[in-house]
Amino acid sequence: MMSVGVVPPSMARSVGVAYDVPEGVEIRGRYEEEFARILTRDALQFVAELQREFRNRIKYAMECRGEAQRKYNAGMLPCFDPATKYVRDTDWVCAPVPPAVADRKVEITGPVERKMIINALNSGAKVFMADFEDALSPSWENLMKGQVNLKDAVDRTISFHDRTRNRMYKLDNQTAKLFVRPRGWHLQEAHVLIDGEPATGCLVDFGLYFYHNQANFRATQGAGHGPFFYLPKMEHSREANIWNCVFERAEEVAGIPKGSIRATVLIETLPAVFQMDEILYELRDHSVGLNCGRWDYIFSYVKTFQGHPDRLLPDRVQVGMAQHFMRSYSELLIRTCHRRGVHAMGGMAAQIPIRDDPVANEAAMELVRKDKLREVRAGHDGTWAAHPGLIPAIMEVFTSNMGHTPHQIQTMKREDAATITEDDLLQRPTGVRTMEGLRLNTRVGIQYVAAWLTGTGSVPLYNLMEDAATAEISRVQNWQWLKYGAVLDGDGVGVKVTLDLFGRVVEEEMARIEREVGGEKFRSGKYKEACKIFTKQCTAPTLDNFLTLDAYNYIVVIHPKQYVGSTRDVSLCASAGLRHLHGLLMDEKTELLTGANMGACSMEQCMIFESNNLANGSKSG
Ligand SMILES: CC(=O)SCCNC(=O)CCNC(=O)[C@H](O)C(C)(C)COP(=O)(O)OP(=O)(O)OC[C@H]1O[C@@H](n2cnc3c(N)ncnc32)[C@H](O)[C@@H]1OP(=O)(O)O
Ligand SMILES: O=CC(=O)O
Ligand SMILES: [Mg+2]
Repeated sequence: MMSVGVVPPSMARSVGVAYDVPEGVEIRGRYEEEFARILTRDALQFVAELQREFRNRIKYAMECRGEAQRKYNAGMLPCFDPATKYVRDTDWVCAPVPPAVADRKVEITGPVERKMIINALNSGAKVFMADFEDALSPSWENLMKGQVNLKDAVDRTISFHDRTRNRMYKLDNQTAKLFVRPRGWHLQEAHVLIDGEPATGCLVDFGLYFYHNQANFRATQGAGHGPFFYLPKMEHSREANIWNCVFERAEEVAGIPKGSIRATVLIETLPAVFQMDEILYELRDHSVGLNCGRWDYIFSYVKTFQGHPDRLLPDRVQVGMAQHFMRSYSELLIRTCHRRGVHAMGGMAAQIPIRDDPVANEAAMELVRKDKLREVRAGHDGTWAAHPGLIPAIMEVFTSNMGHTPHQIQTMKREDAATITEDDLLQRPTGVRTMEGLRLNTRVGIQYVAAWLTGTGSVPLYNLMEDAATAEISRVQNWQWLKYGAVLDGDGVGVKVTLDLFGRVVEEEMARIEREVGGEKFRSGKYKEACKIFTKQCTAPTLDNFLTLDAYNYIVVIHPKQYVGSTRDVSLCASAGLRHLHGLLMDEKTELLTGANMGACSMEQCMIFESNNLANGSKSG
């Protein structure tokens, strides 16, 4: 096992029941023996060292995001950076692809939930991306159980007993290669304080997983390489540079060769498409490619252009990969990756199997096949599947078009895509905006947030996979249409989106949700809270950066529950809380903060409210 800077036992402080923590680290999440196997002193020391070394650079990178957004709001368009033209124009390649992950034709994704991890690893996919991000609601329980599950998976001791079906789940001999996706840079981990501040969520996810699994992983799965990661939601190569430095530091601490860790970066923000070469260049020793994170990309298009009323999106269902700006993005990504010697991964088709309707199921499968055929013909080396039931069809499309070659890096250079311009990447999507689009966004957004608040980060809704990225599209599209009074086609009659109209739509869609899920589930679920959160964000005067930043405030559960703070703590608490208590959420927030399940308003919750409000860039500060 890896060992880090030695902390004398006398300096250790036990917080709460029994976590044994190094100096400057506090664990405010519930104690559980199996979590303590993960939250060991040395592992926490490793995370704390990463946090201390990189926190200022992360803060700076987040400020730069804000600065760039202010420029876009003032009318500027994202573009290729003249200062890094030499990176784009010169010939260089990334480190060779590790043989263990040369073939990535189908990658299944899913949250770090125990049964799903086993199913995904056994699914027949080449890779399983275990998700702490879009597919996971990052509650303390989910995160810590996820770390326990991943450790058991890498150790190959993972099993699961489904009592209701009396079915035992275990790993097959042949399993998919494991990639792990930590959270994005913007999310903090409220339950882990380092030097009095919430830790950066992705450093907790990465640090704990790497610390416990790197040696075993490299020996058993990576043939000397690994662990493997997916890196989400970056907007600029300076963020890739931070990841590269994190990897180098981790390799140094573990005493493993530089370049052992490998990562695929999701290109899923509009600014990042202009930085693909630069991102690969920063990570050239650690890269295994880029991936088209199409759902967050669409969300980012709206976010980036939040100040541009001339760029309203058509209905969500119409913004597919056939839109010129989406096709240009995927083709330029393929060209960039292959030029630099790494995989160009395709994205997620949102369709999932429809069990009770064979005709609808076949139609959904046909859409998936079409999407995958476009990807493989364009030159992608592999793609994502949301559900094990899709893997045979997707594998068939890829193998029948690629033969048994592991990838198309050398054979599909896509030099023709070198002519793709800024205009291509920014071309306005075409299509219509409809009342049904507004209704569907609202119905889906509310149900997704309701699931997220109760611990589920990916859900089937209306026969599609919904996760944080797809829900974001629903939210920002409603916001954009409301902000600029978009005119919708309502049965041939133009209807302007106003607060009044939206209020009616929310009411009617809530009634529909209640009918669909049934009264009992509706009352016992978190639909009303979700409705308030979603509605507040859709109607906010300025766009919140992320749906999950505000919603995270509702899933933080601090232990021990009662915090006895100083007068200063109490006044900070009060000011942060008060700033948050406004408009629609007033009653709800009070209730949630004082409710039996949440414990009293703690200092840490207030700090998280405060910092998430700042990170959302709208309300306080
Ligand atoms: C935009 C992006 O970031 S995409 C990446 C992030 N999103 C995801 O990863 C979504 C992953 N997919 C899922 O979470 C699920 O497939 C859902 C929520 C969409 C659908 O879930 P369900 O309706 O519960 O699926 P369903 O009931 O058909 O599941 C059947 C079986 O397949 C399993 N299964 C379904 N999806 C997955 C998956 N992605 N990985 C592993 N197993 C899965 C279920 O556990 C279940 O197993 P069982 O028969 O042993 O009990
Ligand atoms: O993470 C993937 C996406 O599409 O978003
Ligand atoms: Mg995403």
